[in-house]
Amino acid sequence: MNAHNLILETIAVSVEAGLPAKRPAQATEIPMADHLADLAVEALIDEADLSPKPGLVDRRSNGTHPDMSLALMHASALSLWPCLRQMAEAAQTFGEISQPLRASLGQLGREGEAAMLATTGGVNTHRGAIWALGLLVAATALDTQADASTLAARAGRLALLDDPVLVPQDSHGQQVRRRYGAGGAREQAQQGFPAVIGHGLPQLQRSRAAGASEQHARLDALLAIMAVLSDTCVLWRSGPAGLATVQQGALAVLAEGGSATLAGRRQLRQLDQHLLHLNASPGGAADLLAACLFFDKAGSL
Ligand SMILES: CC(C)(COP(=O)(O)OP(=O)(O)OC[C@H]1O[C@@H](n2cnc3c(N)ncnc32)[C@H](O)[C@@H]1O)[C@@H](O)C(=O)NCCC(=O)NCCS
Ligand SMILES: Nc1ncnc2c1ncn2[C@@H]1O[C@H](COP(=O)(O)OP(=O)(O)OP(=O)(O)O)[C@@H](O)[C@H]1O
Repeated sequence: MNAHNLILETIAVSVEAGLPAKRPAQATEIPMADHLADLAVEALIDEADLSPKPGLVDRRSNGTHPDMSLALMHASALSLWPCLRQMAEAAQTFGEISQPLRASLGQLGREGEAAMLATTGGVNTHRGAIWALGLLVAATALDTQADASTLAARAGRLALLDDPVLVPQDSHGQQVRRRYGAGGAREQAQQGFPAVIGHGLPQLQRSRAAGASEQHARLDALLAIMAVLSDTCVLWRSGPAGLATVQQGALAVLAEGGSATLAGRRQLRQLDQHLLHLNASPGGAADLLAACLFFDKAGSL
């Protein structure tokens, strides 16, 4: 039995015995870096499992991604655990936002991408997620008591530092930035994840408070992010018209009361059909939902 199962079992036994479900002593024995990597991987798996997500890989289908499957997303998420733990450890070692920490994260991020590609046979399942969650895991390891917006701002300061050995790549994001002047994953991080802090997390909390189920609250958080994000995945595949469809479609679901209402679900089905037709996938928003779920889980550290 691993440490996590032991903790869960101990909590379950306390609850059954009518005792307060206090965290047992073993909880403190899990190194913080391991725990943060656990939370980040759990956030990635929760994001992949969440259904029905428009255009994305989920429990129903592979959406607009013929080269992916839910099993591949799970395998990819699990392959990132060592990289995420090392990112947290690097932050603990350097102890502050600094150029050496940024350089170390860049190196670990590239190794994480290589591990992902080796696991998926070359499919880009989580490039944006490694970036966002890597920065957030490192920011959290520097001070686990900080609130979400402080953590996001700290991650933003890390993202603003130059990676000394970054080889400029002509990525889809770069090409879209040149063509449309859109900010992508780098800018979102540098600004302190405004789509998550200003939209995803507040929507998650609002929908829960309104009585939505956890799945509906998470879908609403994804939609709130989609409604404001300049997602370079969408722009790459379907241009500004596709991005407008994504943003307006997401807003339309929320305007009907979100995914927990019948009218909202109708809009969501329509949006999914439009995205399949356009071959557009909100992959950047999916990464940021994982970031949102990481904040939510790390909030109880
Ligand atoms: C900054 C990154 C994401 C590269 O960005 P770029 O836009 O050039 O790449 P690419 O087109 O491959 O897109 C990356 C992914 O980001 C996601 N994304 C797209 N748009 C957005 C957005 N507006 N906001 C957030 N994420 C987005 C998507 O999943 C997309 O696939 C990053 O991969 C990188 O620089 N890696 C180098 C290694 C490194 O420094 N790692 C640090 C780890 S903390
Ligand atoms: N559930 C999900 N389904 C699909 N993509 C996701 C999901 N979760 C996150 N993503 C993100 O979407 C990105 C993949 O999108 P996409 O396949 O459009 O990127 P690409 O490899 O740059 O380009 P393309 O496939 O358009 O040629 C990944 O970086 C990943 O982080």
